[in-house]
Amino acid sequence: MNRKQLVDQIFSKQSFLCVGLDTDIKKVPECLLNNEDPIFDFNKAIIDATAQYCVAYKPNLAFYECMGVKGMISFERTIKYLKENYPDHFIIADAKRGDIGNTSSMYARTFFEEYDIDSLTVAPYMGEDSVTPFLNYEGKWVILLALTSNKGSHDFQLTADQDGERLFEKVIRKSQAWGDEQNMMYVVGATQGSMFQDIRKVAPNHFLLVPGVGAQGGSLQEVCKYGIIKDCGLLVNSSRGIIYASSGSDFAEAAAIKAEALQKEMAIELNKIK
Ligand SMILES: O=C(O)c1cc(=O)[nH]c(=O)n1[C@@H]1O[C@H](COP(=O)(O)O)[C@@H](O)[C@H]1O
Repeated sequence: MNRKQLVDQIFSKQSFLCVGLDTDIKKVPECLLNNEDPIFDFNKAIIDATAQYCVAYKPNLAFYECMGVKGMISFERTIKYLKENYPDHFIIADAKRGDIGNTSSMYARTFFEEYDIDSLTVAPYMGEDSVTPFLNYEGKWVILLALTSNKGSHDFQLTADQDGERLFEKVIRKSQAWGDEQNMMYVVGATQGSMFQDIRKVAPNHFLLVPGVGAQGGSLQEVCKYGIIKDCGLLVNSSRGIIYASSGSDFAEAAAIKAEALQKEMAIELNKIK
C-alpha cells in the first residue's frame, strides 16, 4: 500500500487507529478455548468488530511464535483473513527484525514475499546494511524504531553525542539517506508526549507509528498536539486496551466500543487539520 492509499483510508474512515493483535492464549475468553484454533477465532471476531473503526492491524509476532508451529498457523490464517476480507487495511508485522544484510534479506523475504504484509518493524541498531534489504520492495514499508514507549528508551535513545545529537535523532537523520517518506516510518511511543515536537524537527513529513495509548497510558491528544501533520502522518496503535476490553463472551462488542471511542477522538483531531 502506498502513502496516498493509506492517507485516503485515514480521511475516508476518519481514523488513524491501528488495532494491535497481541493475542495471548492466556487471555482468550473461555468460550473460545475448546475451538480448534482459538487464537485465529479470537482475531477474526476482533477484526470483524473493529474493522470499521481502524485503518491498520498490527499482529505482534511474539504472541504467535511463543506457541510454535500452531501459533504461526494462527498468524498466517489471520493475515490471509485480513487480506481476503479487508484488503484496504494496512498490515504491520511487528517483529522488530534487523541483522547482517543477507539475514535481513531473508527476513524481508519472509514478511514481504511469503506473507505479503505491507510493513515490518525494524530495529536500527545494526545500521544501514541491516535495514536497506527491507527497502527493496515496491509498496512495502520499513517502520524503524526511533523513540520507543518503554522506560528503557531512556537508557540509550536519549543519550547525546558531543554535538548534542541524541541517538534517536541520529537514527532518524541518518536513515533518511536509506529510505524516504514513501517507504519508511518511525516508531515513536505515545508515552513520549511533548517529545513529538523534537521528532517533527528531524522528521517533519514521515508517518509515525505510535504505540502506547491505552494500557501504557499515553495521551492521544498530546500525540496529536505535537505530532499530527497535514496528511495526518500518524498511525496510533492500541492493543490490550481494545482486544481485552472484556474477558467474557462479549469481548468483540467490548473491543468495538473501545475502538469506536478512539475513532471518534481521532475524527476530532483530523477535523483540526482540514
Ligand atoms: O514497535 C512497536 O509496535 C512498539 C514499540 C514501542 O515503543 N512500544 C510498544 O509498545 N510497541 C508495541 O506496541 C504494542 C503495545 O501494546 P499495548 O500496550 O497493549 O497497547 C505491543 O505490541 C508492543 O510490542
